[in-house]
Parts: sequence; C-alpha cells; structure tokens
Amino acid sequence: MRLKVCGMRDPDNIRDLVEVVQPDWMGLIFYPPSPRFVENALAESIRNFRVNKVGVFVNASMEEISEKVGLFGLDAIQLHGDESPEFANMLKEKTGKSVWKVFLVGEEMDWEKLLPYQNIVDCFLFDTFSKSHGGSGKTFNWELLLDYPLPTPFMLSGGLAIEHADAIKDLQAKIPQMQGIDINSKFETKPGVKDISLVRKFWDYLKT
Ligand SMILES: O=C(O)c1ccccc1NCC(=O)[C@H](O)[C@H](O)COP(=O)(O)O
Repeated sequence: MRLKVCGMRDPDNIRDLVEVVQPDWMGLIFYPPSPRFVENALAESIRNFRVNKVGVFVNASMEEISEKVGLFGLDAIQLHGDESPEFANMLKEKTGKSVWKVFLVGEEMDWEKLLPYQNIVDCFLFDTFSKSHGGSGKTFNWELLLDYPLPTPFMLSGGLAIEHADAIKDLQAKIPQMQGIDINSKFETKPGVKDISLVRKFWDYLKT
C-alpha cells in the first residue's frame, strides 16, 4: 500500500511530514480556486524536499503544467479535470513524467470512459464527484470499485479518514490494482496544513 498526502503547501508542515511519515508522494495543488492552491513564490522552499511531488491540475494548459514541472521539480502530473487522452499523451511525451488521470465517481461508474487512457497513463485516481473538483471530504460508494476491469493501477481518494482504515485494508485485499490511497482534508488543521501525528497514526496502522 502506498500513501499520497495531498494539498501540502506550508514548508514547515512539509518538513514534518517528510521526516515523520515519509509518504510515497506529496500532492501540490495548482488549481487557483482551491483553498490549497500553491503560489509560485513557494517553489524555492518546496522543490528540494526529498519526497516525490505530484502536481494536481484542473484543465490547465500544456505550458502552465510544463512550467510548474520545472519550477517545483514535479515527479508526476495528476489531471483532475476533463483532460482528453490526447492531451495526457502529449503531456507525457513533452515532460517525460508519470501522468495520473482522475475520474470523479458519482452514483454509478462507466468503466468504458477509462479505456482511451489505459495505455497512456501510469495510474488512475478515483475521487468523489464534486463541483469543486476535489477536496470535498466526501467518500463515494467503494463497492463500485469491485467491478474495476483494467490492469492499470489506481489510487483511492475522496474523504478518506482515520475511521476508514479497516475498510481500506479490506478493499485492498480484494482489489490488487489498488496501489494506494490519497488523503487530504480529513487530516487537516486548516486548508493546506496537515495534522502530522494523525497522519502518522493512520499510516502506521495501515502499512502493517
Ligand atoms: O483538494 C483540493 O482543494 C482540490 C481542489 C481541486 C482539485 C483537486 C483537489 N484535490 C486533489 C486531491 O487529490 C485530493 O486529495 C482529493 O480530491 C481528495 O480530497 P478529500 O476529499 O479532501 O480527501
């Protein structure tokens, strides 16, 4: 099981996260309406942390994403909007980075929508449908994932909280393509700042 802690931006909080939890990835949100938006002014203080950095984008341009990859030293790009398979492919060729495509899950899931992306992206991420695109703090019906038909690995996201630890373990035991989890607002003291001891408690329990 792998861990991505999303919505980080405070350098002291990132330092604590990296030292205490050592997550597999840290997510930086480059979507201006988000309360977790990361300004370019923070690039110098963030880029040298020794943790894999995933940039989260919602319908951003190729130029904007390429600029952030360079400025922040991103290792992966998470496409959290309506980006096409062609766009994902061009981005992968241009940046050489790992590309993740997000699907927002509502009452039902149409797995056919994923097919055009499956030979392009490195990973899918399933988050709860919301008008704000992400960071809703709400879970979706995980039973839908039992029908996931592809070999491509995916991350589970959307409102994950400490009380879900056992259910997450059960789900992963049933679905080998589930490579990890993405946590965010349920571990915050305020938008963009995580409660590191809570993250540690959760992760210490889950990774065993
Ligand atoms: O977190 C945000 O503010 C956000 C806004 C717009 C697009 C994506 C966003 N977050 C990306 C993530 O990967 C979150 O971790 C994911 O949406 C789950 O968040 P939460 O429901 O708070 O656990």
